[in-house]
Amino acid sequence: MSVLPLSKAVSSLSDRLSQLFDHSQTAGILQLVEEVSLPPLMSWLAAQQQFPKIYWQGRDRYEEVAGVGSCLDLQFAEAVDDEKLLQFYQQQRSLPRTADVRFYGGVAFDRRLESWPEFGRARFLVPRIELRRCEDKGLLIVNLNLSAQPLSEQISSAQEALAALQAAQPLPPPIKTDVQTRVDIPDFARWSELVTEVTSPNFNRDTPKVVLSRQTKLQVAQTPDPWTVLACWQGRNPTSFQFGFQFSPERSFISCTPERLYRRQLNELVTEALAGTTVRGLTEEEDEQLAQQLLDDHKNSHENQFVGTHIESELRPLSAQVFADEPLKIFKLNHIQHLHRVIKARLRTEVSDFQLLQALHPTPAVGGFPKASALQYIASHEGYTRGWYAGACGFLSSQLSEFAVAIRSALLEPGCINLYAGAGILTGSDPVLEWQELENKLATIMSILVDF
Ligand SMILES: C=C(O[C@H]1C=CC=C(C(=O)O)[C@@H]1O)C(=O)O
Ligand SMILES: [Mg+2]
Repeated sequence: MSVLPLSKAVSSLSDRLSQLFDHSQTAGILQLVEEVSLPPLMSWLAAQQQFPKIYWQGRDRYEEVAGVGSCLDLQFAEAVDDEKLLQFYQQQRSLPRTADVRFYGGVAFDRRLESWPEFGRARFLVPRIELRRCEDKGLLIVNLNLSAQPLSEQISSAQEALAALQAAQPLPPPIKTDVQTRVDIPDFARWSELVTEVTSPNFNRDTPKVVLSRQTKLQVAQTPDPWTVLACWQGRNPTSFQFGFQFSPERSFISCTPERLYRRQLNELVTEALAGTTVRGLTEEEDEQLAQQLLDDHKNSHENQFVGTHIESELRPLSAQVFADEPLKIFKLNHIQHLHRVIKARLRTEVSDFQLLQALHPTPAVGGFPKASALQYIASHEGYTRGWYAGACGFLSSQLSEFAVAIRSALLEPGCINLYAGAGILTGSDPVLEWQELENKLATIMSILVDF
């Protein structure tokens, strides 16, 4: 295949669609692909006027995806139907291996509870049009859902979507947001009460770890463009995952998170325990000292251990082998550093992504331990709806699936930016220091939005 500029590849795909009327495939997703020389994907996405818009860049930076429109959109607004989800997971794994059909989306933090409008408790879609960069190769992909409509109708919709594509425009320089008010839920007084309760011996005996979190609501004169904000965030923390979902012009959820839930390539699984936090030093020497103190600190190691132990025990029944002997390391971000331990497993062949999501999410890095009582406490005490904050976001395909944990994230709405941060609360947690940890976790996004 010769590599075409995007505009030429779009016409070429449109021509191929016109000649497709007698295609033999009658059900499932039919995928047409052109190799292409890609524009910067975030700039391209910002210029598009079709919704939904999605963006994904994995932490390893092997691949980057921007998608618009949808040919299949599975929404679970009122309740997550486990049967339907399971069916859908099994369908996607049995698709022919020649097509790399991906479902992008997410599952809310606690899918038993009401979630945000448009996002729902879970939502996965196959974009109508995808631009994918895999290593140095660029692809323009069009997806047709032959199970939803006859081929001719899918072809017309796809050609309309191709015709409506806009050329990429350079992103404008970020404008500092004019914040009118800031409200924290819970506020510091309530936070202190909650931390005190969770660390009390009585509570702690049954539920030794709860990850408490806070919603910071910024009332703004003008909501910034999510893709411009995400592009800046990506520049500050390039070794994190970056993703965004904008199902309609009104609402978008963006995240620049360091935390991997899992990556599955056929039966090989990589996951991790990322928990325990300190700040970055101003000099290299101070930075290393802080890292060493973090590794030596009892509360922080314990905080990380809850996550690792839980993941291992959840993975064991699903795996032929679990490799959990990697050393505890440091994961450095722009303003903070975390304790980090990689865990790998060879999955049993019949294990689906549905089972993996159920088993691994939410980990004690965002929920707590034991899971059930920590989730119960969060639901009845935090005072706001987490929605997709700390949810599992990513993509599924038959051969490869990857999910990140949606922390370090923001929900942008008309006139309002909601920021989220949580901290693992356990014996040894101090309300003031944990509150400061929340501030440290917001430092990067705050510096992009507000500070100079
Ligand atoms: C829940 C969050 O962070 C988790 C991940 C890394 C470190 C954490 C901690 O040290 O408390 C948290 O468990 C968040 O950033 O909102
Ligand atoms: Mg912590």
